[in-house]
Amino acid sequence: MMMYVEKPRVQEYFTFSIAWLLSFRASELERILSKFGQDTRKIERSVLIGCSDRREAWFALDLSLGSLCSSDSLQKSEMETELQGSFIQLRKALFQLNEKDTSLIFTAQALLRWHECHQFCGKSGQPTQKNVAGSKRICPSSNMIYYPQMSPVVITLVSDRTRCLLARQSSFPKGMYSALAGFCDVGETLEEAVRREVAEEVGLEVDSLQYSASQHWPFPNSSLMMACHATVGPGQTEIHVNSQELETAGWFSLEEVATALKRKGPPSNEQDGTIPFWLPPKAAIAHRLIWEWVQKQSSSSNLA
Ligand SMILES: NC(=O)c1ccc[n+]([C@@H]2O[C@H](COP(=O)([O-])OP(=O)(O)OC[C@H]3O[C@@H](n4cnc5c(N)ncnc54)[C@H](O)[C@@H]3O)[C@@H](O)[C@H]2O)c1
Ligand SMILES: [Mg+2]
Repeated sequence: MMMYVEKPRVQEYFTFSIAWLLSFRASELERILSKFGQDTRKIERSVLIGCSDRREAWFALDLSLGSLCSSDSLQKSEMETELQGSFIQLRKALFQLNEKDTSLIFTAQALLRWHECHQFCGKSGQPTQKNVAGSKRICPSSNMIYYPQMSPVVITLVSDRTRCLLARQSSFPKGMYSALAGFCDVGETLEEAVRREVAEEVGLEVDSLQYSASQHWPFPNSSLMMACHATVGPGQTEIHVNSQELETAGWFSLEEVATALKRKGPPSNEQDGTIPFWLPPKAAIAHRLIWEWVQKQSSSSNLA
């Protein structure tokens, strides 16, 4: 993916599951597209993702390097040389990016993916057209207007007041644990979704819950993550892991979680080949929930 702008012109550049954050002026971008045999009119497919402090608009454009990365690694390395950068998996890049760049990349990934999947009108079956900013698509035939969608998702850190509950899905990187997450059903409130997801995934009944913060998350599609802390009642801590949703879940002490929070990214294997458990990067709202819990527990244990 990549981007261009109105005035002055600046671009950012990405690929799909691979991110490469660079800025270019439009003329430079045209030169690069031509050099790599791509149609320069592609620039019109770019989407507005933000602007700089100097009020330069930033657009993202999909370079469609997905196929290039698998079938033409030579061209990929040539492009890396040309642009003096390197490709990195977007999820891996989360360990290196600052907050501002993460937000730009998340917006770009979500918007570009949405446009790619909404090329046709669901009513008329005719092609839809993107507006210049990329904030909507219009069907000239039915006059339907389509706006980028986000799915509401709840993410909950459950505590029994001394320990917190962390879980992993089989798709997570080895050793990584996170808070419980789940898509909201149509018609549900945030509170209902939290209670249902916690009951469905680990068989626990939420006693009380408190909203913390929200985050836009572009994987696998655009979601609005709403993060909450929840507690379970005393003696209501027996976990029944739903093996269709989770690989495992368990209660972790303050000491264990505080130690894991200090690990920056996937740790290396222990001598016996096991991986110490680790937590999502700062860019993920799960990290914030866990950090908040550690702060709260630490201050209450200091007071005791
Ligand atoms: N940012 C973070 O810190 C963080 C942490 C954990 C999970 N997440 C995200 O939360 C999201 C939800 O977590 P989950 O996978 O446990 O959800 P989940 O427990 O609801 O289970 C996923 C399943 O829900 C179904 N589903 C229902 N509505 C859906 C929709 N709108 N889009 C996609 N699938 C839908 C699908 O069958 C899917 O396989 C994931 O996208 C994940 O990437 C983010
Ligand atoms: Mg889930």
